[in-house]
Amino acid sequence: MLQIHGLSKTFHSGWLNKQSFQAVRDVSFEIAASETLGLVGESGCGKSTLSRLILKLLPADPGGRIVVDGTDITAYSMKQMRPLRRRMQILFQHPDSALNPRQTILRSLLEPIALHRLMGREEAEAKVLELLELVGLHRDLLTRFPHQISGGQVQRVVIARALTLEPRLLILDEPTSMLDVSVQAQVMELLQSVQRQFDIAYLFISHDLELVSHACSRIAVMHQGCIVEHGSSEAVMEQPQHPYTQQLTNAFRALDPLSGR
Ligand SMILES: Nc1ncnc2c1ncn2[C@@H]1O[C@H](COP(=O)(O)OP(=O)(O)OP(=O)(O)O)[C@@H](O)[C@H]1O
Repeated sequence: MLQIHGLSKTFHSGWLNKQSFQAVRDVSFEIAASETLGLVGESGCGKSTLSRLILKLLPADPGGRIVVDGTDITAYSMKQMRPLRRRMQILFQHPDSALNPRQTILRSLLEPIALHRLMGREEAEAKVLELLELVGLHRDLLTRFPHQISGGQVQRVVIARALTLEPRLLILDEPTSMLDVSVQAQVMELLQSVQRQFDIAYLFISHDLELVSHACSRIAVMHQGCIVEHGSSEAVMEQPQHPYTQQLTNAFRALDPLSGR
């Protein structure tokens, strides 16, 4: 579904004393439909910059390529990207800021459908009700505002909102890190069932190697802007090759000596 080849991003700063910093270096990977690729790395390693490059919210350095469903979109203009925006979306770690606090849940759910002029009001309301049920929420929530529902419920609304646009790729940027552990598990389960039902590719971004190893079939480890290791979750967890990955798995084993890995 998504292939990226040799993506890099250099930030330039300073006026007289010009400086440059390469936040993403020559990153390549692919994600098939219905597949979850985990992207693991510490804060500042370039994960968010990479997701902004993939969504073309930030221009990449010349030379890299982004291919979506077989079409090279690297040189796409903002206008050409417009129809693709609904197909490639990002879910953030702060569910509170994902919804407009002054809008009811119903309005938040109808808004993307109206913006993309996908269907009329009646059909849109029926779709919203269908998706609300799918994410396990009661229709009573529709008249409430984001601060009147729990963090887990907000994240479910955010997932339903993304689904209104029938995405092909969802970038999940630490989607559960602000939630309690039990709610985290429920949201992860929901994401997995939604993926199976709609064949969505996920790029699951997290600093939590354990969570990623459970949720993803493959893991890419990012360090200082580079993918230093990439393989099946089992291979990365059991036989980490790069010293940085070994450091991560050792830390994980120290926290959970009974993990058996
Ligand atoms: N617009 C910018 N100008 C200059 N440097 C930037 C810019 N955006 C990000 N950076 C730098 O690029 C590096 C990677 O940042 P990025 O936000 O992608 O990391 P991250 O892995 O997503 O971190 P976190 O998990 O904390 O969000 C950091 O050193 C950051 O300071």
